[in-house]
Amino acid sequence: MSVTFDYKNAMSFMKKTEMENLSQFVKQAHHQIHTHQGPGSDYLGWVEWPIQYDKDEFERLKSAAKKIQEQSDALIVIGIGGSYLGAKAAIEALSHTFHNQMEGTTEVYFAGQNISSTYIEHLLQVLEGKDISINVISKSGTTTEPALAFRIFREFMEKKYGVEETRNRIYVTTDKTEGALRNLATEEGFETFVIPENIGGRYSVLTPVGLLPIAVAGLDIDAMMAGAASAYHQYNNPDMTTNGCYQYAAVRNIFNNKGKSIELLVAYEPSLRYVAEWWKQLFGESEGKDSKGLFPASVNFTTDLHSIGQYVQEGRRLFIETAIQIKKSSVERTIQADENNMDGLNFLSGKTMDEVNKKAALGTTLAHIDGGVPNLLIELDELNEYTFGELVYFFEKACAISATLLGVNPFDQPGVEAYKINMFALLGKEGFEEERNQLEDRLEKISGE
Ligand SMILES: O=P(O)(O)OC[C@H]1O[C@](O)(CO)[C@@H](O)[C@@H]1O
Repeated sequence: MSVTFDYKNAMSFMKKTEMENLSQFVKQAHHQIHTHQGPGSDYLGWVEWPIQYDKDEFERLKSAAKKIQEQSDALIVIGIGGSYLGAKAAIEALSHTFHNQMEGTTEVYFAGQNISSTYIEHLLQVLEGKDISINVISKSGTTTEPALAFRIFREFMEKKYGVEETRNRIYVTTDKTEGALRNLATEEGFETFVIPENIGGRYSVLTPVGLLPIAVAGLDIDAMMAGAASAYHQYNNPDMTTNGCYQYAAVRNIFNNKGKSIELLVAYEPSLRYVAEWWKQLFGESEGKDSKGLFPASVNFTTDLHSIGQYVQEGRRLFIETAIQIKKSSVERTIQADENNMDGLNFLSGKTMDEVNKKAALGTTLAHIDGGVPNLLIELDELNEYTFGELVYFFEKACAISATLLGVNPFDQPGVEAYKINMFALLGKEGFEEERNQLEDRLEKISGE
């Protein structure tokens, strides 16, 4: 087991019996998920995915990644939400911190995750003179942000390469049969990869959605799938006393019921920043509905100990804290003695930076417990493709169990439509006339007040 869960630092804030009382509900949730029942049961394809994924497509995907590496200096990954965050999380966590600046790598850039003209313009400037390929990813095929970015990049590429060669450089990841992007890909003859219909966006990182960009970045996707498969077997166990994934789900539920409103995901490695962003979408879209759910937030320590750390220590007691720790750092750096010791740091000489980081983490945990923040710990032996795959599956399953305990549908996200409807109405999209009139009346009233 290379990913473990430990909640001993939360025990002073809860009772053992609270866990015991939840075990039967956790068993029910397990059964529901493994028999593909319950709310949102059409989206449970991720459960067996690590042991049932399409191996032929997986091999074709690896060939496409190789082709992209050969044909291009840079890959532009166009997508948003679940069609973006998983790949971004993996590449940031597992590649060189300055991947795009390193010799001999295929650079990977992301677009379509915002509507900023400045971002797109600056990206186009960076790409000037480089050979590029595109992987456009959208399950629905109609999401505004990536569709807009795709338009811009297609035009840019057609000017640069002509229509024929552009076709050879566009890779589409979308639904198997439906949607605007599927239709376009069929018409244009783009190479395509499938987002399984029974896997929702935020559960899709281990499908071609995440795997193609991750493979282009030079990472070992075989090891990643092997890690996820190992997690599938480890956590296919309804007994909460031996299932760390389910313990995590249960502890979250206990603190949610006690009135905590925020879960802070804490990492001491900057490379985990986008793992936290991916995790926020996973839990935020799965649980944040019917006026329920812990708000998923994240901090990067020790950086943020010098900013938001004050609030965590002494502000309103809203939080539980879940730290992700990597036991063995991928790089060791020993601190040297300094003859003059002007900074007074010679007491650290001979220690590694990672030892200091770990003591900072321990000191923080103890301080936060004293400050009334229950602390949970997820530990990885090392950070590599295998453990990343395990961690993804750990969180996916914990989230499904946690949302089921909460009594919400873990796999829909109806609330995301609200901003889209307003945006379309304000932009005058056909079919949104009534909403537009209502919004204009409302805006007039506000400005008249
Ligand atoms: O892959 P798509 O269909 O473009 O969706 C992207 C993201 O947008 C959402 O549907 C929300 O609008 C997310 O759930 C999803 O991950």
